[in-house]
Amino acid sequence: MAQIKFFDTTLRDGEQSPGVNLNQLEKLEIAKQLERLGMDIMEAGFPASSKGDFESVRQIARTIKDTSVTGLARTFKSDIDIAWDALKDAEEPRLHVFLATSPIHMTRKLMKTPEEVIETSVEMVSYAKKKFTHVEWSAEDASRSDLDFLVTIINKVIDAGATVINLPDTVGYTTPEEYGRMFRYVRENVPNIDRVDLSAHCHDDLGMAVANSIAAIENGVTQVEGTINGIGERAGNASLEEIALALKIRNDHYQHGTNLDLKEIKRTSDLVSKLTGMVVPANKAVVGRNAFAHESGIHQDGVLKDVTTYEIITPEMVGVKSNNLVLGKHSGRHAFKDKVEQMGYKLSEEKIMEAFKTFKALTDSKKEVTDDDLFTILTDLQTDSVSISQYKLESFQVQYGSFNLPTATVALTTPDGERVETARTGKGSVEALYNTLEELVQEEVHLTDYQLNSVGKGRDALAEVHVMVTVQDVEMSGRGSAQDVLEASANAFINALNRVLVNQSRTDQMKEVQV
Ligand SMILES: CC(=O)SCCNC(=O)CCNC(=O)[C@H](O)C(C)(C)COP(=O)(O)OP(=O)(O)OC[C@H]1O[C@@H](n2cnc3c(N)ncnc32)[C@H](O)[C@@H]1OP(=O)(O)O
Ligand SMILES: CC(C)C(=O)C(=O)O
Ligand SMILES: [Mg+2]
Repeated sequence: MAQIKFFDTTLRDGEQSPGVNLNQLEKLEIAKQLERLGMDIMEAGFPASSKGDFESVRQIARTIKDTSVTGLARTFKSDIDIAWDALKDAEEPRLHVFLATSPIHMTRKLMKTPEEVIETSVEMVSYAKKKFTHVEWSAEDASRSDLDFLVTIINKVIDAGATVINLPDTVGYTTPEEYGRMFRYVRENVPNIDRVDLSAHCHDDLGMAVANSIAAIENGVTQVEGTINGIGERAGNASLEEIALALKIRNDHYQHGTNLDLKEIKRTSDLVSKLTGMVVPANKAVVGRNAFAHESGIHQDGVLKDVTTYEIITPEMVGVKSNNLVLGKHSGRHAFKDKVEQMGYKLSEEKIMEAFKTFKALTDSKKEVTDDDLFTILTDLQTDSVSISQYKLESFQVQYGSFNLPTATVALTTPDGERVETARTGKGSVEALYNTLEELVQEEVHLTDYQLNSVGKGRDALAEVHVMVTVQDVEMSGRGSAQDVLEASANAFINALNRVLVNQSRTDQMKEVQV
């Protein structure tokens, strides 16, 4: 059975989702999980686009060993040089360079003739090939490009040294039949096509990204690109977990395998959702909360008699586990450590003790601590460990009821170590809390988005809040969890603000290095 290579671009195209802004630690955390999932290639960012992206790609390239790490570049020598600096320490340095080939993009955006697009692509691929072992060239908007023009340019970039040819459906316009036909045409008309990997990259504007990717596989591609949970620019990219499961469950039909460890899918999806703040819809295939739930009597009856009557994917296959080791008030360090390890976390003793303390505090107010709760505790612990002075919430109190004006009193420690306290009112309890926090902090902060979700089920589920704030024109996301909605709201606000401080400190450090 031929294996299809999976190319994940959650950290590049996925991060292009409006409102998503991952910091370096969060990107590294996702990268490590993608490696655990068995991804063949991961696109860690676009190094020339910002210092932050450059640093993240460099750190991921230096850390990740079992997944090939790549970065995006425009057809500029300067982009390729910057990408090389970020990627040269990777196990097998790999570049992804792109240029649009459709008439509309060439004439209206690039202002280049088709001949110039060929010349630039060839020149930049051969320039990149002098440095990188693998060079992927993408024909942006390939699905709206002239087929014979594609054949001409692909022949030339292969001769120039490209090792992967990617033909994206950049605007999610194509149909499965058309997209498959494009790959068939290219395979039939480019003599050296078997020397390279042929790759599909689909967007979901018409809801056909996964179907188009599968059509591409049926027509000979050896690599598919996409993101976890299908996040990405506009309506998003193809969901890699859906493609992987389609190949697995219908291998009688498609006869292609993957190198993914499917049991890591749910965990990867949860991590991406948590760190990006992009909540997975309950009915999303493979990873949605309801993907394995049976609600109606006839279905429940069928499942009780024989689970395969209504279940084509078992929850265990994608790592949705039944919680057999219940952690609660009376659990000790050994059971806790065992559980953390079972969940795949490799933490130092010190970190385990830190997590254990948070866990114990939670058991005072919660009968049973679920895997979801633990996941939240452990992820917060791993992504919050930044050693600069930050804001710290000391205490808060909110008074509200049917007849009085909601009033919040908050005490904070500022990054300078000073304790500050004040009270403010608002139309509701959350607004009162945020008005008070905005008043207390030194920066001018504006809340632009607020989302509340519950982690787990039942009355004692954890509340998880995602916010977007702007601080002096910088947009930043933040998240916070707690058993209480107001505490989670305050934590999310402080988290966003601290993330701005961390970013500023990093930029300042870089400026010092440059001077
Ligand atoms: C389909 C995709 O997903 S492509 C990837 C898209 N991702 C991103 O854009 C995220 C990161 N981008 C950025 O941070 C910024 O856009 C930057 C730093 C890359 C560039 O910023 P700016 O220099 O200010 O240019 P801006 O983004 O406004 O315009 C893009 C320019 O690149 C050109 N361009 C677009 N694609 C390419 C390409 N593949 N190779 C070379 N030039 C290109 C455009 O024609 C335009 O050129 P012009 O300035 O001569 O008109
Ligand atoms: C950069 C390219 C591959 C892209 O993301 C697209 O065309 O959608
Ligand atoms: Mg894309």
